[in-house]
Amino acid sequence: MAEKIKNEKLEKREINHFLFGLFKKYWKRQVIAIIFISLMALSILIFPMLIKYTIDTVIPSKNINILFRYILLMIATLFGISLITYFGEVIFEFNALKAKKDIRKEIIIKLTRLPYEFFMKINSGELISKLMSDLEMVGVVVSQVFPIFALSVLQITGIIIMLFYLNWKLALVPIILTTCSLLILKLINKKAEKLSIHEREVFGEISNMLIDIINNMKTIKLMSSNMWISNMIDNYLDNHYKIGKKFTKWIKLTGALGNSINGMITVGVFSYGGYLIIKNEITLGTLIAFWTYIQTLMNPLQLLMKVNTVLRSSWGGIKRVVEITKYEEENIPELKEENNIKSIKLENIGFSFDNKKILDSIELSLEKGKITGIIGENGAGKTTLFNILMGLYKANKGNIKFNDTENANISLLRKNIGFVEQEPELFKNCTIKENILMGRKISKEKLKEILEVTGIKRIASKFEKGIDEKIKDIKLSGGQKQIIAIARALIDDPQIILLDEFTSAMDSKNEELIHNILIKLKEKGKIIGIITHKDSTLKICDEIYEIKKGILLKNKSRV
Ligand SMILES: Nc1ncnc2c1ncn2[C@@H]1O[C@H](COP(=O)(O)OP(=O)(O)OP(=O)(O)O)[C@@H](O)[C@H]1O
Repeated sequence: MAEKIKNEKLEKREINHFLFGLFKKYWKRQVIAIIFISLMALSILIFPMLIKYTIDTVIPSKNINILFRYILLMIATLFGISLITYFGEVIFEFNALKAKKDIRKEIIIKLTRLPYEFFMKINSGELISKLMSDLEMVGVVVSQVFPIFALSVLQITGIIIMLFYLNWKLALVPIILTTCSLLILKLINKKAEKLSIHEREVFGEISNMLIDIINNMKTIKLMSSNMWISNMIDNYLDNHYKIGKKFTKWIKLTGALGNSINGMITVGVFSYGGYLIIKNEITLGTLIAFWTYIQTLMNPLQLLMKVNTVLRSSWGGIKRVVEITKYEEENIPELKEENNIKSIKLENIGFSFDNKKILDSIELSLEKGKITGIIGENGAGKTTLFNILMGLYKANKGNIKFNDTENANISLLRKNIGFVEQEPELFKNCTIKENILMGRKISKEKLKEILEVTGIKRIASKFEKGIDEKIKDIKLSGGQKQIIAIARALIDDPQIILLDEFTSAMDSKNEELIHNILIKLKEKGKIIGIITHKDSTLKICDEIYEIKKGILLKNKSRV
């Protein structure tokens, strides 16, 4: 229990630190906003004093001219307050838009710097909900919580000073009532905060399900599984609905509490204020000014409650964004060029997923001018082995070596390895060409050569804009996507090429074309590793290894 409270406190401190960091980051903009906030806070203090002066001095003087001048002054004050409020709010909103844009960019870039294992622990649905809705929450906090909190605190302080200035005894009435209500509010918040975190988690699960449903639409239709889906989603939605109802009950309590404080304070002030007038301790002007201040006080108090609601309901989202910002980035060492890689060796490599041993004591040497095939049943650990080779997974033990001696670091591995995965993902908003280059600059001749050799030229000729066609505007088959991924892997002319079931979706003509490319690359002295289940692909391998029960053994029978 003590540990849990300690963790919660630590978490709260981290989130506050993150939010304060955002405030500090935009300090110049915030200073301008604070100037406007101060003006807004000050401006509302003038009006009740004008009322007091009108009632106590101007009206009893029975001079129409002075009264008229005071009315004009009050109208001008109201107009000034509206103008300052307008500019203040525009500045807050501009600050928030800028902050939201920057946070989105920062988080997206941060994601690309996280270790690959992070993405293994999380699934895309959760990540999408993280990126989109949670960042929106952070934006809301920047746009509403910071400025409203600062404005409310300033206004409340100013009003309390004025209340004490008018009559200290009468000032105690609203202060005691408000303090009691705030204590009750604190208890309500605790409950609402917990429910908010739970609601976000369930919402994430629903997003994941929706993605699964859309991805599996074909299977759902063919298996007539609509009812199964409907029942399954019903459970999640029911749960979300129940949490939503509970959350609403608690959060709406804060609003109801706000209204009842308002009523209680009005009754208290007029009863005690009336008594003080009867006793000749204050004037009618003072009571009206006092009451106007109290009315003005309601505004920042209700705003503070709104801030509280916003903060509570966005707490879960902000917490998840903070988790991403806290996640340790991948350590990418400086790249030492290595131009003549003759071999890449795995020595005594062991790897586990959540304490489940996947690979053990792996010894493997991929060599220059050789195609090495890796086979093994589904789930044997073939892709895991390649992920270790590419520095995407960190082995629990053992070494990866270049040329027998050099210890290979991540930079060296990634610079020299071209990889093609089983089901390559393409950037749908980018063109075929952009998907191949992925930001690299190469000569026109080199690009032309790759397009011709891999057969992409033939594929692209069927589209109106050729390789400048966006992926989302065309329908590519699985095999065509694999060919684009092969071109992408070869574009940097890597010394090592790893392919994970790269021909699984290809027709025999394309498969033969790619086999021939690989044979040519091998003859040029490239190091090639292939994961495959296909006999036709195994035929081009010089050596074949098999993973069985986590151990890698040479398979002599299939070469
Ligand atoms: N993110 C993960 N978390 C936990 N376990 C995982 C994860 N990814 C893979 N595994 C487990 O690791 C084992 C090896 O998986 P891997 O993908 O390397 O197998 P594979 O030999 O490539 O299989 P296939 O031929 O089906 O592609 C499997 O038992 C799998 O369940």
